[in-house]
Amino acid sequence: MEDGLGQKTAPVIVITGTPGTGKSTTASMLLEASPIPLKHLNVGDLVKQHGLHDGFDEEWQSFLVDDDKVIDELEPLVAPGGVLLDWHTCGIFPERWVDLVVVLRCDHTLLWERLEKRDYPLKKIQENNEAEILQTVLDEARDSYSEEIVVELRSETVEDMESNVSRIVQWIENWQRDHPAS
Ligand SMILES: Nc1ncnc2c1ncn2[C@@H]1O[C@H](COP(=O)(O)OP(=O)(O)O)[C@@H](O)[C@H]1O
Repeated sequence: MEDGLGQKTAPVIVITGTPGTGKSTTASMLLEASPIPLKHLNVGDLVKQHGLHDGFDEEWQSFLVDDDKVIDELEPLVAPGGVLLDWHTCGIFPERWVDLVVVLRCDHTLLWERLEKRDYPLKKIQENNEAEILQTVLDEARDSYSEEIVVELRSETVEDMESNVSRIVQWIENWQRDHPAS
């Protein structure tokens, strides 16, 4: 969505966090609750569907992502605004794209249980569990964007998820108020 001057009329929100912290579930709830239509881009799915990688690592059961291909694919989708970017990493998204970065956090024991249910290999569960303990994604977000746009939110219970969605909706309403259509 752009106005006639090429200005965004809706924000770009990144929802990130260690796998299993609740990004996709929160994103689905947010799409329903948002006061403006948002396009949900699950970047992991796009990597698979559009071959934005250099193959599959059997040992880690994950794709070897080609960052340049991801950026080229996303650029035209993100430029108009009104986008929710959902990925377990965020540092590759250029600062100019992003209006808000939501980092979901979860107790590491709970995270372990969630990932076990996904049948991840043990070393992948361990790697993600350690990343959550070391707050790797939060640090990446803080290193990549100005602190005012990075928000850390706990996502352990359904109540957490509902309150997180409400907070993001409130943020979108404020963004709209601060960016009136010209
Ligand atoms: N805040 C929460 N409360 C209860 N269950 C949650 C919460 N966040 C995530 N889950 C559950 O954890 C699992 C992983 O969530 P998902 O949204 O797929 O995570 P991600 O997209 O970050 O990998 C799902 O079964 C989801 O229902």
